[in-house]
Amino acid sequence: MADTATAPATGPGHPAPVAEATGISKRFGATVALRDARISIAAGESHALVGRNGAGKSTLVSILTGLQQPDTGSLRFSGAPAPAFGDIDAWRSRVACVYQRSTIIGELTVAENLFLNRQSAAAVQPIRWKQLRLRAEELLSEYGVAVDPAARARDLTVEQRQFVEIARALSFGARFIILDEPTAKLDARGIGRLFDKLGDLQRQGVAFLFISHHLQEVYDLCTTVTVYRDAAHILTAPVAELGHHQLVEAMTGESASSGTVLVSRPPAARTGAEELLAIDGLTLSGACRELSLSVRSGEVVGLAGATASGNVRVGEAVAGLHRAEGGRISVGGRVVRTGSVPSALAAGVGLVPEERHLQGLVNNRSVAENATLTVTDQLGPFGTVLPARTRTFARRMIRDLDIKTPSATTPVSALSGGNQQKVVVARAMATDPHVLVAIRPTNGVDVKSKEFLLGRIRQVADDGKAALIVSDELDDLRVCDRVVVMFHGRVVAEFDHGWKDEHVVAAMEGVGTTAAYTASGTDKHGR
Ligand SMILES: Nc1ncnc2c1ncn2[C@@H]1O[C@H](COP(=O)(O)OP(=O)(O)OP(=O)(O)O)[C@@H](O)[C@H]1O
Repeated sequence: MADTATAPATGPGHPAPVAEATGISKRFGATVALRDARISIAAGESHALVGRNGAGKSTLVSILTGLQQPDTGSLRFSGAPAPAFGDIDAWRSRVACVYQRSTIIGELTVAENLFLNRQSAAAVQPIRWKQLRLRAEELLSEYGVAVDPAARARDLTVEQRQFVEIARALSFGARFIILDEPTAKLDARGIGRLFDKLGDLQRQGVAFLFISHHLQEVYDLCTTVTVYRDAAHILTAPVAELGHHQLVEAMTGESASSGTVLVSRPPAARTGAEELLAIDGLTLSGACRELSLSVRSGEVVGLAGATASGNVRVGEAVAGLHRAEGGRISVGGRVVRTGSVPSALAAGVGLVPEERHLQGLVNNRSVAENATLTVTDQLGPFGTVLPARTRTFARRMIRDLDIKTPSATTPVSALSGGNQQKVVVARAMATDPHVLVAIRPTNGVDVKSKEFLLGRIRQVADDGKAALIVSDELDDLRVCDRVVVMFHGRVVAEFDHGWKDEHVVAAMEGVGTTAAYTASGTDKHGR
């Protein structure tokens, strides 16, 4: 495929790229994370970097931000060589990265976060808090960020935190910002506002490197795209010249099949099937009121909703993470004690949690140990765990879920983000659950692996069990037999197979009511 945008002209009228990396190689032990890779981001450009899980994107980000040194290669910012490794202030004035995981400190105020480590001009001078707050106010209003500088950062929404991080980056003088999967935790409205802000900043000359597994976002936001595959640069091209199929082809190295492969079959008649999950009149403080939902054997049900809908809390409650104020949850006819994880586990609930970093993985343990944490009773007699059995079990999962790892004994922290997510899914499936609750299961997972992972969740139901996918991602919802939509703690719509994207999106946004939709996803007038 033609590499049409690799060498932007420089010289009068063509400023040097804000960032340019050439010949970058990086190894971690036997793993080659980057091989002679390159990227060039023009001033004021919105440039996407895409690739499958483990392609080397995060490694490049850590090199571009001065967190890691490449083994080979050179890096320039606006034509000048990169600062010395470790000169944090110099790096900060050239480039900043907004990660999916916030670097904002929850216990501090917004103002304190903005001026962290630079509160006073000289170390001996006392910090002038009032002045700090005023400067913060100025800074936030300069970048149009409507956040109270005195607010505790932990009280901010994900979106507000990202805006504070962007303002902080710009205040260091950086005119190049890397956004590493910034939309992963935002709902549709949040993404819209983030994109508006990025558009404003771009018009002011700020350049972006945007990393996302949502290819539509690449088309919506970026003008140029670079594809990495297996640690190497594959192409750089104007987004407008690259169709969706060509892009996926470049990422996977395989010729793309037509359309999405995430097809859901028309559901078989399930009315007679056993009810495996029954939620009756569930009330969860601050999340839902008298909510009822039923999932039968053989069914995958989607529980959709925007951030404030309460859908995630409902999913977590099924797995025993929240005590209910009222109502009942039963699994396979057995009442689960709400707020008790052991009770949910014993009833046969498997959970893919939303936050893999907090709830999902033990970082310094191996892939094998993490994948088998929930099934240690199957790995040896009398509570012992036989390492050989653990490894065999894990190897099967690595193969089944296509987890890219050098071996089963590799620490899970050495895996790329998307591959860590697969370990979390593997772990939930290891118990052979009666009801699998998967919260945004494909978060951070590349297009190809997404199909695969959702296929595996579908398989759980096809094997006679049930799955509840809690998500606002349309691709996740497409594999479901039914989609139930929540808005502000209540079920507002239900859609059977064959729903239209715009109907589900409208219901998630709170447009339309229960009465407006029938089970077929059309309104009561058949539209
Ligand atoms: N600290 C590390 N130690 C060992 N291996 C590592 C380390 N960091 C990254 N790797 C390996 O380098 C390769 C590239 O990983 P990287 O995180 O850059 O991929 P990625 O493209 O960002 O993937 P994802 O889309 O899943 O986030 C992977 O095989 C990964 O396992």
